[in-house]
Amino acid sequence: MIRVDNAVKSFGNKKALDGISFTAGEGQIVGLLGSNGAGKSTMLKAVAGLLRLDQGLITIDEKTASLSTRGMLTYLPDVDVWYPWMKLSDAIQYMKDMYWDWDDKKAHHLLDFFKLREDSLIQQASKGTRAKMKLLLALSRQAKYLLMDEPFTGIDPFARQQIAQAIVEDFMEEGQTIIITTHEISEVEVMLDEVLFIHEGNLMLTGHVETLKQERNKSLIEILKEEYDHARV
Ligand SMILES: Nc1ncnc2c1ncn2[C@@H]1O[C@H](COP(=O)(O)OP(=O)(O)OP(=O)(O)O)[C@@H](O)[C@H]1O
Repeated sequence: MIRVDNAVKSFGNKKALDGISFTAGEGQIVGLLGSNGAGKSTMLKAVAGLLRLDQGLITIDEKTASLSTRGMLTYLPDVDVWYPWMKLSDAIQYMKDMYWDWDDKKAHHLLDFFKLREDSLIQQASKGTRAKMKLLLALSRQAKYLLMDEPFTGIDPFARQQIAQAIVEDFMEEGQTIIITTHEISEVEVMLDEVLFIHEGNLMLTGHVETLKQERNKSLIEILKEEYDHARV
């Protein structure tokens, strides 16, 4: 279980996280949603052990999040981190060398699913294709925790929902916990169990997606718009 307790992080005068607490349990897909600059990437980096909090505690299976918990999770950043000369096959080899839980069979299944070629140069691929490559590299590990920052950016809207559905049905590991940040809420909500809506570093809303929708008789995007308008008053 991922447990975040009173996470506070400032950059200069800017409070990126202002006392956020939540848990993400086994087998759950949690959507970390909010407007630009809300603090989503900061939260994910802190869970990934890449950023030190000013206050608060994050634990992954009761171990404090730090570089030593990195092996338990896959972190998919919102930026490209590959060398310009790298082909997809080089990136795959790098991941294979780096992580003992790399699953070659799954990687081949994902190559087929995304219709990707191993000999493609990553840098020359279109934005959407690069996003699919990154998803392949993240999903081919059997890590217990998967943190994905804006994984669908650049992927066309026709494919997004299909990919979201396939992650849940075909590519998610048994008992795996996924935290995902996205602005593509309508297409991705099919995959979400829980939602965390943050605004200016504060958690405005948290809950089970289906329960919230039923209680308010609204779509997820309508609920979040309502919360956003309310927060800005
Ligand atoms: N390294 C940094 N140095 C200074 N300020 C930062 C840094 N990282 C984040 N911030 C600031 O912290 C706030 C939260 O940023 P963050 O990237 O977490 O937002 P976000 O919700 O992921 O936004 P977006 O949806 O635009 O990606 C912003 O005001 C941002 O400018």
